[in-house]
Amino acid sequence: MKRQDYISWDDYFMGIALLAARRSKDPSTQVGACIVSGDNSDHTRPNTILSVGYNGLPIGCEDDQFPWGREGDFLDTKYPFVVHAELNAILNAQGKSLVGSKLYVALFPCNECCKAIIQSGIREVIYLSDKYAQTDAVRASKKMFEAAGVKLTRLETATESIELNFDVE
Ligand SMILES: O=c1[nH]c(=O)n([C@H]2C[C@H](O)[C@@H](COP(=O)(O)O)O2)cc1CO
Ligand SMILES: [Zn+2]
Repeated sequence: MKRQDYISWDDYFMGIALLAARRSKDPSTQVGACIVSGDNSDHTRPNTILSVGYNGLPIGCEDDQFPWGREGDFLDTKYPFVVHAELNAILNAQGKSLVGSKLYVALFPCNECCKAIIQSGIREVIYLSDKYAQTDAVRASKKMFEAAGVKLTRLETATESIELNFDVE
């Protein structure tokens, strides 16, 4: 009989997004995103990972030479410099078509990422947390996603954590 406690596709792709987030140097919020090829409901095509990203500085910008704080003068904070996880995942695809794909991300996308998501042809966003729902950024984001017909799905899963063991015999 086959194993029963294997993880679902949704948990697998969200797990990849969460693992990518562990690469982030941001001391307060680590976000990861995983873009997956579109609908395989007819089971004729595999689900494949098209791209992965996390919130971090652009290439060549050294993590130790830029600020990671949240407060103070704009230029003394991380905000002007950090590439959001979702945008990084889109850019890491290096121009590969993302039309019809899905994006797994722990945190609901901001309005800037939303625009890039819509324009790249991603058709569904699957997220875990919407902790910034009351912000104007997320309100604007939802307005655009709705207008563009991008499906928004909060991941319902019984999984609380997935452990990875490197101590393989
Ligand atoms: O959608 C997002 N994606 C994303 O990668 N981020 C990143 C940018 C920052 O590095 C961090 C947010 O920092 P903070 O929660 O301290 O304001 O998360 C933030 C958002 C906000 O919605
Ligand atoms: Zn964003």
